[in-house]
Amino acid sequence: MKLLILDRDGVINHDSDAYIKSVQEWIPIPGSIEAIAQLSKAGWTVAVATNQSGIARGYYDLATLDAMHARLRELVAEQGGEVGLIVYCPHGPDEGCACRKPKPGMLRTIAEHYQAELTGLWFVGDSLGDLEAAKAVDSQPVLVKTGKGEKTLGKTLPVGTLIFDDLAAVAAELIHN
Ligand SMILES: O=P(O)(O)OC[C@@H](O)[C@H]1O[C@@H](OP(=O)(O)O)[C@@H](O)[C@@H](O)[C@@H]1O
Ligand SMILES: [Mg+2]
Ligand SMILES: [Zn+2]
Repeated sequence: MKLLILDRDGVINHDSDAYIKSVQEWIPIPGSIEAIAQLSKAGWTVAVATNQSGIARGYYDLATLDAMHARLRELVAEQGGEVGLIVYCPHGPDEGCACRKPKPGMLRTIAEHYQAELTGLWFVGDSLGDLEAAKAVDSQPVLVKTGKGEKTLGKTLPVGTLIFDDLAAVAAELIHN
């Protein structure tokens, strides 16, 4: 199946060092909603794997997080597309969970949900942890320059990382090639 996994903050919506704490702060990156809708209409299943330590830190609650994701689904549906499984890690960095990126737990959860292979599966992120999570399960790390992507570019990237300006460019590559 044509399955694509996306990181959320910095890929779909703008990120903030102060975390994205409300639906009002959740603002799509230009072109990202359209990109997801176009991918969906072209037969791709678009899933999301996102660290949300702001839950553990008490910055926002699960109802608020769900409201952000309802907004994402609503915007993509308005463009005729749909969003697949959204998986999040609500834990803090010190909790030792199996799901927080750079651990690949969320990628495994999504692949199992769709009975899809992880090998070569594109995972699009803006942080080094996203790319490392992909590499850990032999998926394809894809870096976008939005969000923290420009800063991540200055770090040592996993071998074979693909680099695109933004999610719209990733969608154009997948749909037209
Ligand atoms: O990019 P994704 O995984 O969708 O979400 C990232 C967010 O959960 C937050 O992750 C935090 O990292 P720490 O969790 O504090 O290390 C910081 O980088 C915040 O700026 C960022 O908003
Ligand atoms: Mg991110
Ligand atoms: Zn977790």
